[in-house]
Parts: sequence; C-alpha cells; structure tokens
Amino acid sequence: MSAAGPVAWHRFETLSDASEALAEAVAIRLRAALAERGSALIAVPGGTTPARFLAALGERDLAWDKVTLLPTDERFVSPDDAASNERMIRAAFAPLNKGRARFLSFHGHGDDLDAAARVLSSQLAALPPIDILISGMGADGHIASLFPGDDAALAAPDPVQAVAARPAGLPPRISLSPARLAASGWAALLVAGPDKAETLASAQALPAAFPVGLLLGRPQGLDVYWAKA
Ligand SMILES: O=C1O[C@H](COP(=O)(O)O)[C@@H](O)[C@H](O)[C@H]1O
Repeated sequence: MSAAGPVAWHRFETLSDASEALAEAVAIRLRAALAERGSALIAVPGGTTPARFLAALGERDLAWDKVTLLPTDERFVSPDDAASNERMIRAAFAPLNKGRARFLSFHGHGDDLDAAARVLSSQLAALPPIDILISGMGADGHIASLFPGDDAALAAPDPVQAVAARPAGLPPRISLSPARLAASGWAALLVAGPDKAETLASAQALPAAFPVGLLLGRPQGLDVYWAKA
C-alpha cells in the first residue's frame, strides 16, 4: 500500500468564502484538463453544503460543453424528489440549466437498487478517471453515500465503480465506489462547522474508522476547504 499524500487545509470564516476559493481552484484545474485532453470529468457532492460552490463554479468562463459532471452519490428516489442530489445540483449549477455542460445521471436504471448500481458501474467503467473530485462529508465521517457500518458498500472490490448503499436508518442510495472515489485526479473536501473539523481530526488520527479515511489516505493527497460556519 502506498503512503498517504499531503492533506492541505484551507480555512475560511464563511462557507461563501470557502465556496468562492474552491470554485476558483476547480476552474483553474478544469481549464488545465481541457487544454491537455480536450474534455474533463468532475464529480460533485450532494447534500446541503455545495450549493454556493456550484453556483460560483457555474459563473466561471470555461468550455462547459466539454465538461461532464456527475454526482458523487444519489438517493434512490425520483430525480425530482426534494432529497435528490441531482435536483439540487441542477438547481444550483447554471451551465447545466443552459444545456452547456453534460450530466451523468444516476437515475433511470430501474427499481432494483443492486441492478441499478451494476448498470451504473459498467457505464462508469467505460469512462476515463475522474479529473476532479469534490466531496462533502457528514459529521459521522461519511463521504458520498459510503457510511460507517455499511460494510458491503465499503468493501466493494476495486473493479466495482458504483455501489448500492444501505446506510443504517436511512433510505437506500447509490454511491461511487471506494476505488472510484480514491482514484480521482485532484480531490477536495468541502466542509463547514466545528463538528466536521472534529470528525476530520479523528479521521486523520484513525483513518480506517471513517469512510473519509479513504480520501485522507490517498497517495495523491487531499485539499480540505473548511469554513468556520
Ligand atoms: O448525504 C449526503 O451527505 C454528504 C454531506 O452532506 P451535507 O449536507 O452535510 O453537506 C454529501 O456529501 C453527500 O453527497 C450526500 O448524499
């Protein structure tokens, strides 16, 4: 196993400041990927934290028609359900609404969770690696929809690209697999609040106990964009 790369902390007073700074860092990297390869793949989180980042990123001047976005994970609900990550991403990210960027939806693969995850997994296997991964994190240390205790999802073998996630006490989800998340090019975590800073400190001390340890242990390193509030 390779050694963990550096974890670079970027600390901000507000989520708005963190979101602006992360949007600028991502735009620079997207432009570089586009110049080098002509296209780029970026995974973005769901939940409540990333809306401002997505709005700020969407304002950047970029060849969005060459960029494909995908969610890090999705709740197994209809795309217009209030809980859907895709719904939030579409609402916040203007280049999608304007039809300029492409979106790889996790929806539309049937009603069976495991079968849907398998279809998505083979779709992802045909794509290049994710150039840029932006992940959120729950206060319990979950990333994407990989939750502590969901051993089946967390132990998916490396060729698996998307997994059926069954977090205890929550509705089912589909998530990028541990291997797909960890293999991304540049990875950043966007988090806010003292609880999440505490979780990250615990995970840095004991990475194996928290799903976010997957990102902290990447040989390519991780950038943490943390906002006080
Ligand atoms: O359930 C989820 O949680 C995490 C963190 O969400 P937040 O609302 O605490 O920022 C998110 O990254 C993930 O995509 C989402 O499905």
